[in-house]
Amino acid sequence: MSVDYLSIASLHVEYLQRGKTITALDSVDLSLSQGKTGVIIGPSGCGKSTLFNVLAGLNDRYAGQVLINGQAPRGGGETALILQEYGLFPWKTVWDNVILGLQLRKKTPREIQSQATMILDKLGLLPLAKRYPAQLSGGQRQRVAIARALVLEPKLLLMDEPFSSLDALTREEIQDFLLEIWQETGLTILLITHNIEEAVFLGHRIFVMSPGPGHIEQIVENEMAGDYELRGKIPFLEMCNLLRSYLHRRKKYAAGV
Ligand SMILES: Nc1ncnc2c1ncn2[C@@H]1O[C@H](COP(=O)(O)OP(=O)(O)OP(=O)(O)O)[C@@H](O)[C@H]1O
Repeated sequence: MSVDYLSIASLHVEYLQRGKTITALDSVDLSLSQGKTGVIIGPSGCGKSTLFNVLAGLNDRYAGQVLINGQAPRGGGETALILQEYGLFPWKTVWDNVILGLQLRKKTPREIQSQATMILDKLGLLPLAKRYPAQLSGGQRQRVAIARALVLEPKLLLMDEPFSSLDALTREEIQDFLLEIWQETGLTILLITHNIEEAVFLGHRIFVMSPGPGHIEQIVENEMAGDYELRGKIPFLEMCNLLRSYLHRRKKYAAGV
């Protein structure tokens, strides 16, 4: 029996803005087994980033239950967050960006040297270690962001639209790359995307979110996730169309059609 690594029940998050309460998330239930990939897809403003902030331990002002491996989110530790713009420090080299988290965890110089070398090597980044982020392509920058997260050996990887600024070809390469990492490490991954094909390629479980207030409208179980052979084939396209219909239906409701 698989145990839920990530378990969210009746999550409710509000913001207070100039004396007005904005409900960003309401009645959100979500679960993901250890070693599985989940994808969240939904329109702007449906609360995806709010949900990630809670999971990353950056916002503890919520109601409901949120458990990661049986514990409330604390930030750091077993959870790593990769943001849309990668969050790399432009004034630091690839190497210095990658070792930052290890330094913060007070690892010894020897541990830092060996762990960072291993991860950069694995991700094919060693030859780029002395470069600055501005001297890298978008795909390389994304790989550095992944290296920086993986060097801390997380159990849960949260990725907020990680590939949105990449061109289509690089995007597919990095999707493949992420899958390889997932297959190797058995990480639990939760990823936000606006891209339907990406959701079907990467998500064992796809959560379709809706705004007003943000909630999960539909959960799609997807056995095709991670199958390179199926990409672009008829069952894959059918799954994309199913997802598209859910997202479209939501738009129609919102417009009162
Ligand atoms: N700090 C804040 N103060 C007030 N309202 C906020 C705050 N952050 C988010 N909101 C509101 O909460 C709702 C959800 O926002 P959130 O950023 O989580 O959505 P999102 O789905 O990530 O959007 P996008 O896809 O555009 O990034 C929106 O209505 C937004 O305006």
